Amino acid sequence: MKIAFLGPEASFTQLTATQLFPNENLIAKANILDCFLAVQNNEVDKAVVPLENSIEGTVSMTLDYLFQTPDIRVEAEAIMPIAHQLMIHPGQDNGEAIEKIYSHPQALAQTFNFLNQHYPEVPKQDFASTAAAAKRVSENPDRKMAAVANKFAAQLYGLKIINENIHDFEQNHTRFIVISNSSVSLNTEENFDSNLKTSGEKTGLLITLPQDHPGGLHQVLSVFAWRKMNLSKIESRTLKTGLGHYFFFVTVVGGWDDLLYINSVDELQALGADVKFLGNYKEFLLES
Ligand SMILES: O=C(O)C(=O)Cc1ccccc1
Repeated sequence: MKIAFLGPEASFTQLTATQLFPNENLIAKANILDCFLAVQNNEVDKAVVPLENSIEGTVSMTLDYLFQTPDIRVEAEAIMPIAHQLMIHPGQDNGEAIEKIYSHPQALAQTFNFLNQHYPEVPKQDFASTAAAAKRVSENPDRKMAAVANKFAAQLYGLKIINENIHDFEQNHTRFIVISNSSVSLNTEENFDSNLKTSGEKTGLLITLPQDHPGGLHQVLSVFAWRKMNLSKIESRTLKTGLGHYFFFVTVVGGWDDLLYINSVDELQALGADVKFLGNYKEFLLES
């Protein structure tokens, strides 16, 4: 099986993909959109992308492409502890002369207080991923650059860690999702490794409200409330059709075999809402 991931090698996304798919062919992609396109074009069977971080919140690109990509399905979520390290080329002798710090915007946000306190004058620059930033530093031995990435990236790209565990809050976890093309039937034979720890099941939905009216969101939420469906996430994102136009990403805790749960989609549609069912899937708990 071919599995795309936000690369290059030694990204946090690759660490996640390796634990979920230890025996599959992992294919690095330059960004999150390319992971979605590879799934959409059937170039790969699945892809692993980050969805949300406990410090910085949702990865908005991932929510947007879930909404915009037809026939996209979520097959699993995986939660991974995240530890950030600041690294430089070993040819540079210390961190005092650093002129620029590179990383994925999520990683720069998760280490913002640390970097602001210790490197206040150093410009920070967004990069496609943490590992791409580390790779860039390794390819420029003469430049006074640093990257925020994980310790495996430091090892792989031969960099020296100058500040360890610089994430601003000790509890730092990222939730990743496994996506696939829903027009290709789901192969239940190739289920996830039974040795992986799981914390249960959930269901992902994308909901667009009917025409704006007072109590519209309340009406939609009441569909879940009277069925006693427990929501674990609700996030609004812009529809990009004008200011104030949103869709909602909602996750419901538990299985999806109860008739009451299944009927909730019909009721939402009867209320005029647009509903995209992303899947009912397991949430895995990984180790760093
Ligand atoms: O996978 C990576 O390395 C990324 O750049 C995305 C990311 C950034 C920060 C935490 C988890 C994933």
